[in-house]
Amino acid sequence: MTISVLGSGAFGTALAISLAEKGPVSLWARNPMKAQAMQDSRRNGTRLPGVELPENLSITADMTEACESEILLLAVPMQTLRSVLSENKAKLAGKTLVACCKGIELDSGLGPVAVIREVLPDAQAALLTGPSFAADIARGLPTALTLACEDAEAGKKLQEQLTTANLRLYRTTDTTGAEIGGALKNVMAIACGAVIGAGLGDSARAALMTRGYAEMQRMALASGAKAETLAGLSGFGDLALTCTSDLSRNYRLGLSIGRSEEFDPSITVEGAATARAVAAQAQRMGLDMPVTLTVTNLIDQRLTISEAAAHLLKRPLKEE
Ligand SMILES: NC(=O)C1=CN([C@@H]2O[C@H](COP(=O)(O)OP(=O)(O)OC[C@H]3O[C@@H](n4cnc5c(N)ncnc54)[C@H](OP(=O)(O)O)[C@@H]3O)[C@@H](O)[C@H]2O)C=CC1
Ligand SMILES: O=C(CO)COP(=O)(O)O
Repeated sequence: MTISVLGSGAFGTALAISLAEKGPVSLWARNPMKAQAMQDSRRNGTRLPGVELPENLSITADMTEACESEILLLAVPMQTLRSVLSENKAKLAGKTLVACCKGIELDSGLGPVAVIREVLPDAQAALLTGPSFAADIARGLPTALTLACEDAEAGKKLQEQLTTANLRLYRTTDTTGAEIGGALKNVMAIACGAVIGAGLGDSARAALMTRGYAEMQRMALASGAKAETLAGLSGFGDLALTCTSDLSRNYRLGLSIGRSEEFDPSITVEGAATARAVAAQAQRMGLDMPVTLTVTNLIDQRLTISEAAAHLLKRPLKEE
């Protein structure tokens, strides 16, 4: 069994480092100059500074070489997943493809597993998701994630192949639930960051996390997913991490909105496009998702933070 990681950002590099303890791993970077710089310095100075790359980890900018592996981890931003798959369709056919991205595609409303299935129906599609900062994984700190694969036997095998000493995987066949949890927790993290950034307090954050979780459950159940999946690492677990840590880029975008500060647009923030995709999807499905809708209004500057808070507080009273 050989493994390649496509995408040499923070997460792809961290996963490659962790997996390299079990055997050789290939890390693909789209930019040959960046690949060479990583090869020369044995570091990923731009995306994951301060961590040395182990000997077992080889770096390549050659997609054909990377696709020689049987298992390919796709660690690229959600909105670029389809193009990476489409551009390399022939090389990826029949492989085991494990999406490591969190989000919903803007144009289609699909999650990562569904996008893989649409572009490469003959591939074995899976999703690795859950509470984990790349820096923690790269430093070998204990981490637990969800491995979602509809094919139970393939999922069991993958769970063993991708578990490392400090990276413990739990498995599920509920790919839809895992996709929705991982995508929506980023939206809720933006909301929570905005609340804290604006000085609205920890109680307001707890309210948003809870009502945000209710939205995650609502979307998941309406999409045929299981409530238990949302209560697991990919849902509740990642919501807890991302809504409370300023290591999260989504949370930091929220903080900057709350403080009326600029935010570097080159930083990967999956929750922004995902909020728009989910708000549109919710409207099509007739689902009430006020926190998600409010996040789209904040990031698209249709509401100020105080207008957003007032709007949420004034909604008709209802049963919990
Ligand atoms: N960072 C983290 O702690 C975690 C991240 N994730 C998820 O992992 C995914 C990737 O995030 P992360 O690694 O942090 O992001 P980064 O911003 O660190 O890196 C993104 C990587 O994707 C590459 N990339 C961007 N666009 C394309 C494209 N069109 N084709 C090929 N490669 C492309 C970039 O290449 P280049 O360097 O050349 O720009 C870069 O290597 C996200 O969905 C995120 O939610 C999940 C858990 C933890
Ligand atoms: O997904 C993550 C933690 O589980 C990383 O969060 P950010 O993408 O917000 O940095």
